[in-house]
Amino acid sequence: MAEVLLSARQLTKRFGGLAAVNDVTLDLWRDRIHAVIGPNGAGKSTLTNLLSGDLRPTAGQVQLGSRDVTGWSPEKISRAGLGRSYQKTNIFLPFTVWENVRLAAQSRLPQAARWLRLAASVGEVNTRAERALELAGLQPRREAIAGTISHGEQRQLEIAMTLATQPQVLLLDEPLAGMGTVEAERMVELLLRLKKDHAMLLVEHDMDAVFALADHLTVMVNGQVIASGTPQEVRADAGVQSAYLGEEEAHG
Ligand SMILES: Nc1ncnc2c1ncn2[C@@H]1O[C@H](COP(=O)(O)OP(=O)(O)OP(=O)(O)O)[C@@H](O)[C@H]1O
Repeated sequence: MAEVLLSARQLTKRFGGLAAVNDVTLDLWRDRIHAVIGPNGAGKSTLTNLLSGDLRPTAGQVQLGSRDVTGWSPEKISRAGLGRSYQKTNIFLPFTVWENVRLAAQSRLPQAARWLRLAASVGEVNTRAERALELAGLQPRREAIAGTISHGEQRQLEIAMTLATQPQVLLLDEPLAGMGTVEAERMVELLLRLKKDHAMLLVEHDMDAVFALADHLTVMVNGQVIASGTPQEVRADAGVQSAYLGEEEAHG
């Protein structure tokens, strides 16, 4: 039985009269990628924001490991083991790749204890940053200025920065956005490597990547889950075909 590292129960987020996320229940399991797909406006980003604490749910619960983290701040949820990459980049462009990853590794220390623990924790922070750099395949680029590396490498760097906080659960929002074929293939390989020991939520529009990566697939339309299962089950679902996949294919 796969281990559930994050579970969301009956999550709802209303903006005025609009239920952007409507009664969504899902689990993220260790060593598995759970992809969430759906047309523009389906509620995928809102769902990610609810899981990371960037938005408070109108109703429902989020459990991370054994803790109920509903209503916690993003910083507290991050320290509890959830890492997320943002569509909007958090990279400091004038700094080197290594400096960015190291700063991210440091950010995990609680604010109040930071100065006290600084001296003792330098070694620990460096080790964490080294490991994240290696996992993300960025060691050869460690001294490069972040603003000068390719778009694909910047997305790798964002993931390295997320990994530097040592999350057990990873939320990745469109990690392949804007990538060419070669960069996208490299990112797919990276995500497959990261699957080990992590539970991953992947929001992605690139259907080839989704079907190459996902162990479990959830389809959202208008804030609601219309199907959830293995990629094969979802692909065969008539409702999904007419609501989403068929429409994609029809538009090429
Ligand atoms: N802060 C907000 N205030 C009001 N409405 C919002 C807000 N954020 C999102 N929405 C609305 O909620 C719905 C879901 O939006 P969301 O961005 O979560 O969809 P999405 O599936 O991530 O779309 P995309 O694939 O385009 O990123 C949309 O109708 C959107 O306009």
